[in-house]
Amino acid sequence: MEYINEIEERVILVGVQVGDEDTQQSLDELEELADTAGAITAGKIIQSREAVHPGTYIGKGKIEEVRSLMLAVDATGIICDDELSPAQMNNLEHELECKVMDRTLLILDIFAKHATTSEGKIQVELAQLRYRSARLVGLRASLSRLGGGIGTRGPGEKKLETDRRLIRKRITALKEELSQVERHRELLRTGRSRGNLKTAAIVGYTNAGKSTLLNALTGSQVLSQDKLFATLDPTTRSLTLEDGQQLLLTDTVGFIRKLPHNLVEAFKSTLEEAKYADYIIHVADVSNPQVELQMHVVYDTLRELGADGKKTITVFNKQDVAGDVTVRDLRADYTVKTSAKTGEGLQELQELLGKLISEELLYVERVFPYQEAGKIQLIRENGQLLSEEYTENGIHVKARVPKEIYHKVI
Ligand SMILES: Nc1nc2c(ncn2[C@@H]2O[C@H](COP(=O)(O)OP(=O)(O)OP(=O)(O)O)[C@@H](O)[C@H]2O)c(=O)[nH]1
Ligand SMILES: [Mg+2]
Repeated sequence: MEYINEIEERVILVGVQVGDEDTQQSLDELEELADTAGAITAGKIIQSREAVHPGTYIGKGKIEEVRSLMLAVDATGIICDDELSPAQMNNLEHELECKVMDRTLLILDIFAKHATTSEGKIQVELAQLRYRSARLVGLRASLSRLGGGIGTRGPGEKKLETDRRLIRKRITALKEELSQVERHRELLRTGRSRGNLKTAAIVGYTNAGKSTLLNALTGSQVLSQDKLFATLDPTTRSLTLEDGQQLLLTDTVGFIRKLPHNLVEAFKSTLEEAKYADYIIHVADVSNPQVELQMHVVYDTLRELGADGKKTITVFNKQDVAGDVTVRDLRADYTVKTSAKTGEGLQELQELLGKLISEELLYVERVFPYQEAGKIQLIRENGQLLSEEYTENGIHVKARVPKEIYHKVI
């Protein structure tokens, strides 16, 4: 669904540099976010400070600088690179008399635009309402300034509440709806694990190529775009490896630095796909100069979700446009260089996946009496039948089986 902007929003991006953070790069990413949300970046201002100004995010002098730049480039609003406190938002709104937004509002807005399933929509609305309920005064002034645009969009272009009492009611209703969807998702998950199939979650920084990889491996058609957060709803597809083994691959929502807390809370069930997976396929975009930092963000987020410590294959993707870079990932069990676009390395990735599965299988060698041939079928369906030989006493089998069925076949 394409959203049509009624008004062109021209924004100034404002960042505060604390210590040796790379605020310039963070603002470049903020510009991409703004672009995805449909705003034009007309300028960028960074203030170096010991800490963010508690009352106004940036200091007095810098506010003046922002004001004159806005006039000079004809900007309609500002976007701050960190989540503003309710007071900071009010004060800035009061000082600058323009639309004041922050990184969180922008990300929420993009999520609102991209959510397609009912679960995604509920989660986004919940995160938006929680964010709003704490900032009603400043936001209401800010958002009514341009009568629409970024920050006012709800899932499915629903009009978002601005009344605190109604917001609270709506939040309660949404939470109830969400817990129903979560129960459903849990049922799906147990259904899958009953089928004994292993699951790998494809995780990574936003825009790393996760959906493209899923599509390339399984021939599916998940939307992939050169936009941030194209995927909000997890998709699971089955993949049959060359040796006939099957596993399930789940494409997941991407991570980003400073991922809004309210989003993580609301999207918990979606993000937890990684937690319930057996393996992690971590896609890193090595053509991005920020790839090392992005990989850190991914590992930190996985840890927060309780999804760390799993067998991990890191995929160094976009080799076709990577140039001559050496990236290493000491936390991964395996690494592989790929291009989801050209297909380079995908064969090797599949072999590694096969290896991960095999590593967990137990070796069985025995002669099955002919009346127990059914057990061989069980092996064929759940494990790897390495050889079978028909002898006088029965069928001589060498195989590898998952521990769940080991006791049934020996
Ligand atoms: N050159 C090149 N481009 C790639 C490769 N893999 C993905 N892309 C492009 O990178 C962009 C993002 O790809 P997606 O698959 O949507 O990335 P994603 O990780 O699913 O992103 P989100 O769902 O938005 O978090 C698209 O324009 C893809 O065509 C690759 O190996 N090489
Ligand atoms: Mg995607």
